Amino acid sequence: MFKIPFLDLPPLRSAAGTVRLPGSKSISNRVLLLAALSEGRTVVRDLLASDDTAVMLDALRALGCGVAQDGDTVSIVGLGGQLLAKQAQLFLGNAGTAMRPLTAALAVMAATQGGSFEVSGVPRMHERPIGDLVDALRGLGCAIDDLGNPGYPPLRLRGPASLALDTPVRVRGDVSSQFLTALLLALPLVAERDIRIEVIGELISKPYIEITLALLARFGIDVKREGWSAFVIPAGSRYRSPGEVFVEGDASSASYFVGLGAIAAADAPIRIEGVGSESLQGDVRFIEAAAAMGADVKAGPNWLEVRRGAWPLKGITLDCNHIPDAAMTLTVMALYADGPTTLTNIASWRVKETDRIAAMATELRKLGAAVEEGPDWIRVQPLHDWKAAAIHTYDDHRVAMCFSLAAFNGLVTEKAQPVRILEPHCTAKTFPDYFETLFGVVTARPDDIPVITIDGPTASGKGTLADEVAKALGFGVLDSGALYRVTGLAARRAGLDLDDGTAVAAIVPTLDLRFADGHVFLGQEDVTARLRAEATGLLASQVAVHPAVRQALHQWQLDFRRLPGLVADGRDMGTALFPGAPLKVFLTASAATRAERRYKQLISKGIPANMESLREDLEARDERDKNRASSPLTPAQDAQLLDNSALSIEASVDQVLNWWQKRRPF
Ligand SMILES: Nc1ncnc2c1ncn2[C@@H]1O[C@H](COP(=O)(O)OP(=O)(O)O)[C@@H](O)[C@H]1O
Ligand SMILES: Nc1ccn([C@H]2C[C@H](O)[C@@H](COP(=O)(O)OP(=O)(O)O)O2)c(=O)n1
Repeated sequence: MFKIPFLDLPPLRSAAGTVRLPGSKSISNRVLLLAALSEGRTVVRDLLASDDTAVMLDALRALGCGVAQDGDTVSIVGLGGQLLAKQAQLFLGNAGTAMRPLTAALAVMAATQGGSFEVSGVPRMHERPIGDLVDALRGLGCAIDDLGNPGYPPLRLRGPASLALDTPVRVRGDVSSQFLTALLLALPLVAERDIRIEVIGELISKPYIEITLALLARFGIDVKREGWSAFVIPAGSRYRSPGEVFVEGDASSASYFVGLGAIAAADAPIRIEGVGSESLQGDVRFIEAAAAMGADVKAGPNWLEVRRGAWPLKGITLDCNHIPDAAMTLTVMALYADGPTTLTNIASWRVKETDRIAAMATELRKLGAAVEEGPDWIRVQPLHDWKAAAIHTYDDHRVAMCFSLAAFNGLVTEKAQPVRILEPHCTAKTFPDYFETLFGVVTARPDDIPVITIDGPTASGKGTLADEVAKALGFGVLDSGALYRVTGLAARRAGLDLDDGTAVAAIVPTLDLRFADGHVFLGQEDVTARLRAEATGLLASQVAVHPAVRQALHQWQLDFRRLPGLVADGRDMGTALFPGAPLKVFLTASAATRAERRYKQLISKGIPANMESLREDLEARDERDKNRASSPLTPAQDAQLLDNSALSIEASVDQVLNWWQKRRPF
């Protein structure tokens, strides 16, 4: 996950390959609650690991359920409908799929068994309406206190209270279908007689109710349905664990990759595993909308394959009531269409993680798009004159994921623009590794992938600076010195003459080098400490003088230029490897300062060192690196010089990030 303030997407050009989707949020949280209400153990496999499931799991633990987690498998020992804890304060973040059903379940259990439970969330959760559900529960006899604004969380659910189950429970269905879902999940706990639920107003997001009904059936509850206006939970209903449940991939998350295929999979398809024609989730019908816009979609039982069909895409007008979440993706696809796209019947967007109609309209306009909006509709015109924009994401995972598709603007305009996604970690709600997954199946032109080069003499702080700058920007790192070091080490171990450039170069293709979690492996051996030893630095400097060795390492280094960007640390990154890099830094510090830094660094690692000989060594190394004929250590003409003798690490990092920001169009 990119836990950084912003992530810059360079212009992207094509897409192909396979993605495996994380588990469905809607199914995950429903299954967790059903398992918690059932008797016995339920093993839930392929569970989504996200903020919303984490708060649900915390809540279940607080209520006394046995929860054991092993990767994406969670085993829940349910309550069997009996409250173990009679009091709890549950923080439910911004998870509507936890807040609504837990409110209903705890309200009816507190009523019948006694207890007091408080449910709260983040500030935005306290702005998301729950009044219609509270009204329905109060109508039933539940005791519910508003702890904030009436009609919104936080709430206290109290008992005992007597429930009137002989009259129908009435609930509005036209604001959020989660209110009905919440009642359907809670009322089997008290179904001593048939309980009838009547829906007031037109029920929205019906497919989500289908998921609820299908999962209820898996847990032993057979709800009778009268169209979409009344539901009857039969007398004697009782939750029974099915033992094991597999969570489908998230169909709403699939929409970004379906959109991706429609826009950018011109040669080979994007294959999406985890959802397909047999999915429970209504959002899988997003593929029909994408097909209407021109996508070429094939569906198997649990997979989809999408490639570009019509291009440009076709503008459509669509009632999106059945795919409220996935439909957001259409608004960004609409930028690539041949005419306007109008989405209607999307009033529910206004009460989601943020006001999604306003959010999409505002951010699409930043890209230059013409957008109109109404209370329950949005119209987006195709875009030709794209602007580089920093997209605000409103702590809404879907806004962040949708706008990644804007990075393909280079397919429809000469002047391709990068897209900045602010607070990209908001995808943690449903798809923590969304951007990593995206980068795994898209390509950019190498020249479009930003590189910051940091060259300079030994112990000037290049590695430290490169790591910190890369961390701040979400970029990868090339520690080119490590490649020379490993070459020197392997050559010495092989007993080669280090002055024989051809022989040393020949060893390079045989090196099985791997970087993992700050460690470097040569074959199976962890050579991290060995590589950093001063002696190895000298070996590196010796083999680095040979043009044949430099040539042998050339392509290997270029291959580090990967999405979303690279910070390259070495001696000739700005002069020989990445001469077109948009930012080149030449980092220096006085020899005395560098010797002292290296001394402290070695001592802190428990490696004995002597300041005088360190200084002599580093000056000798500087001489050799500066004076060799092939790619000598020298600043690129357009490099920014940074002498950090008197600068802290933080100040050096800030300086480089400032230079970088000045070169960005945002
Ligand atoms: N600006 C700085 N001020 C003080 N110490 C620094 C600074 N930059 C780096 N260091 C320290 O100097 C040592 C050498 O830095 P390193 O990044 O390994 O240098 P290089 O990669 O250029 O050889 C490290 O212990 C590091 O923490
Ligand atoms: N791009 C590079 C990187 C390193 N080298 C050579 C020259 C250096 O003295 C050695 C070791 O480099 P490294 O960056 O690991 O060394 P320091 O951390 O700066 O001490 O490798 C090079 O010639 N070109």
